[in-house]
Amino acid sequence: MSLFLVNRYLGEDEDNCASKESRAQALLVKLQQKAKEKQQQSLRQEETEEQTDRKKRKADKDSRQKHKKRKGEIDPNKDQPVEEDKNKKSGKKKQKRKKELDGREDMGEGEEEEKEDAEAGNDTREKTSAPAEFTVLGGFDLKSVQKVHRVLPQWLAQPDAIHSDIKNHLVPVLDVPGLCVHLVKKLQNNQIQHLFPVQAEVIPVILEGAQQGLLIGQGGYKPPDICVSAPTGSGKTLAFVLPVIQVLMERVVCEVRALAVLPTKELAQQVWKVFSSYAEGTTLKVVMLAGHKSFSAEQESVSEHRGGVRRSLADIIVATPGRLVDHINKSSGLCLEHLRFLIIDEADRMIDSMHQSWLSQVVKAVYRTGSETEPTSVFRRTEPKHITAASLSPPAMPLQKLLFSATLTQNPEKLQQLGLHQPRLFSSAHSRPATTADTPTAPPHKQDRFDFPQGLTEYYVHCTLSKKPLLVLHFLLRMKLSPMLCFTNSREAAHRLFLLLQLFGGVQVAEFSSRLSPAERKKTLKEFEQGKIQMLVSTDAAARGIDIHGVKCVLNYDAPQYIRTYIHRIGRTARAGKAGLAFTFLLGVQEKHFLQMVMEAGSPGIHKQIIKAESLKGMEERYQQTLRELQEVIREEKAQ
Ligand SMILES: Nc1ncnc2c1ncn2[C@@H]1O[C@H](COP(=O)(O)OP(=O)(O)OP(=O)(O)O)[C@@H](O)[C@H]1O
Repeated sequence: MSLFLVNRYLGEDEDNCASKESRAQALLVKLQQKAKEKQQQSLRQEETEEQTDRKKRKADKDSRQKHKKRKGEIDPNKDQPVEEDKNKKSGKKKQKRKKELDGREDMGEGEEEEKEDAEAGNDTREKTSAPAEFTVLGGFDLKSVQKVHRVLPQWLAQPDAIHSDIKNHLVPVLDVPGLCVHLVKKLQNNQIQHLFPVQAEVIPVILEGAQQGLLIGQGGYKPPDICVSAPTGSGKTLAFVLPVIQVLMERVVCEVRALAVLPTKELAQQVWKVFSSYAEGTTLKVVMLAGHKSFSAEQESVSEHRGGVRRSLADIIVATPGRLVDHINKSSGLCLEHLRFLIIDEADRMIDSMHQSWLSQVVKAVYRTGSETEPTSVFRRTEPKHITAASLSPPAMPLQKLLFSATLTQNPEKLQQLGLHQPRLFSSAHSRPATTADTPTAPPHKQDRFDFPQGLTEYYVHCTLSKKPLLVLHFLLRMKLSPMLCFTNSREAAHRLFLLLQLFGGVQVAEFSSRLSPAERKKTLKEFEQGKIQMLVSTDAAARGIDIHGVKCVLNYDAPQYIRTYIHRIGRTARAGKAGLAFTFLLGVQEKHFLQMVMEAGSPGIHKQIIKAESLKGMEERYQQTLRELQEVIREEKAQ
């Protein structure tokens, strides 16, 4: 029935539908021939059966007549009409069946008519469908399916636009509606006189959602969940730190009311520092659960038990997902039943790594009924279902999710895992095609598009594998592109490059990967930021979110495979509206795909940087010597 005709989004592959069509056609013809043969066979069978019946009846009749003649009682017509009718009927039935099949035979002509009927819901064929044994199951009548493009939900397709041009859209701190004096002072003490576009847009909305206090949102409704997609280095951290601190700073009883979840220890540490800095001067307590301290030390920092009563020692928790789940499951002292803000930074990465199902564990802990030791709190909440009059009373403190990322996915299937409530998207204008159910669909992008930092200039260098280390030395020693953050695609490649550059001499380099302990990584980042290290050779552990002041240049020593990795790597420079350079070494085979990927993602343009062979000449000999020494060092390391 056309009522349930669903055009499905069949993805981008258009090229093989022609073969699909021919295959379906061939199958259709084959099935029709089979049905026809079957029908003719059953017709022949029926005819033979009728002939035998007729002969049988005739013989019976003759014998009866002979018998009755002997008795004189026969009416030769009485039985005849019935039998004739019967014959006639079966003949008619036969004709009808043949006609239907024939009708089916020239279904190609009548198909459109049939299809229109079916679509108009006047399909009579089903009522007079051919005998079951002749119905071709599946009815391979080819329908031309209308090509549909993915249409985004309204909130995704038409976001609140954020200017990506930071410099020309600064907003004086004093002009931001609702920002309290304490925070204005803190910003000014940190030499921040203006807010960036993402901060000026998002902060007032979050403050608005808590204007009626913590218990209910505006107008008694739950505040909308907020999703923010803005370039790297555009100030997303303060966009959630400031409003959360302002909303919570008037609290009376200390309870965990804000939880920020980040993918790595370094990022958690970085955000914890910002929260702690702006919470100074308030009674708010910020606690980090990211494995920087022992598990028991973290438990003691979250709550204490006095006289059998649990008392929270944290208002704001900054955590990594794994450590958070451990505390939810093993620390009775961690109570999330008062949680008001759930902040998910680097949200696309956090969605991808939902394998720990950390979010469902958080939601379960938030809506947990009063635990044994805890009398059921007046604020006890049940997980929100559909909005009804009943569900709005009694007013329950809303849990508002705040998502932030420079590469937030547009994929509704992925976002729906987060269970967002009437979400509102803030996005740099450039990155969203306006496609909704009622606007013409923009040509589907093969991938999401993003905003690149305004001050960033991108280059690529065509090179060979053996020349890469020499090019790095040229960048450092001749082009003076330091401090430089150099990314490799593996821990081993980072270590080898670090050793080679160290052996070559004349350059201060350090490596940053999981080969180092968290303490060593922390020390290395600090020295790099202090300018004691010219180049940090890193894996993608330092790609996301890490905010290192003054990185002049990012080098993709190994070209990243995925666009999100590229964007987060090059986003370590050109932050806060400053200028920055990004170089990517490309082998011949990588060039076409990589450049296409970057352009499709919305890059303003990537330029070819030519390095003349003679610029590397002077280092050739020393370089060959270094390679020999490197082999020795690696052999010794392996032996250890
Ligand atoms: N209003 C402002 N004025 C000046 N500097 C600011 C302002 N807001 C943030 N910054 C600085 O800009 C830098 C980048 O901020 P932040 O780390 O929040 O960016 P981000 O958008 O989170 O980046 P990423 O996407 O890489 O995580 C930080 O050093 C921060 O101190």
